Amino acid sequence: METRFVGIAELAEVPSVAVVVDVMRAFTVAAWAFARGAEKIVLAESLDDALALTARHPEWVALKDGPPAPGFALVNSPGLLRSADLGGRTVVQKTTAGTVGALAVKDASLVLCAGFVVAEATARLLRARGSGSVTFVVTGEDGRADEDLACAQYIAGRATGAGTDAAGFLRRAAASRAATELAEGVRLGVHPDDIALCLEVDRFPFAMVAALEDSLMVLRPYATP
Ligand SMILES: O=C(O)[C@H](CS(=O)(=O)O)OP(=O)(O)O
Ligand SMILES: [Mg+2]
Repeated sequence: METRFVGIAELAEVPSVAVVVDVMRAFTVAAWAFARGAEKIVLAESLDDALALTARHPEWVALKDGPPAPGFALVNSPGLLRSADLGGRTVVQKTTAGTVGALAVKDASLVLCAGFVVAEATARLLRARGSGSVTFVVTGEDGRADEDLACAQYIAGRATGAGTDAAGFLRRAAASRAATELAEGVRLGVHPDDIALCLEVDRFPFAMVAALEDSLMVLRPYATP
């Protein structure tokens, strides 16, 4: 398996297989939303689009990063989301990095969204598919966010069958700028457990696949065999 690691702005062409990584916090949050019963997550292009979607579908629930805001019942925090009852709900998610990265590769033939919490399930799906070439989209900090790069490299190692140990990758993520900013209160809409929840390797058994459905980019859990 050939792997490359790129930032969103470096995506010159449509990849065949893309793994979009956002550890802190979009795709940790997405995984928790599915664990709390969400049926699907619509990845919104903008905050206005998210509000327009929930206006058109009042039963859907909107989620954004940063502080709580009118029209957005949920924030981008696994610690806050883990007690939400989302049974059968459709979540509309808009964040600074993760959702932007997934939308940037919406024409790829396979788009997986990932963090440490779904690492092995993601790697298993890549192994099962036998993908020749995989592009890892490192969503944070113009491709330099070390929590995302470390997670991408960890998943790549597991996907290629190298018996990768998680400890060093988790140490890098724990020392990343994002983790520091979450801990110091620079980022808003934060629960004290967010960093620990973002660093739980294989917390969930499913991968997360995003695909276009009626022109919307929709993320769903995918049970890997
Ligand atoms: O919510 C997050 O952690 C970030 C936004 S910010 O850096 O906290 O403002 O968004 P994400 O797209 O999940 O990286
Ligand atoms: Mg992030």
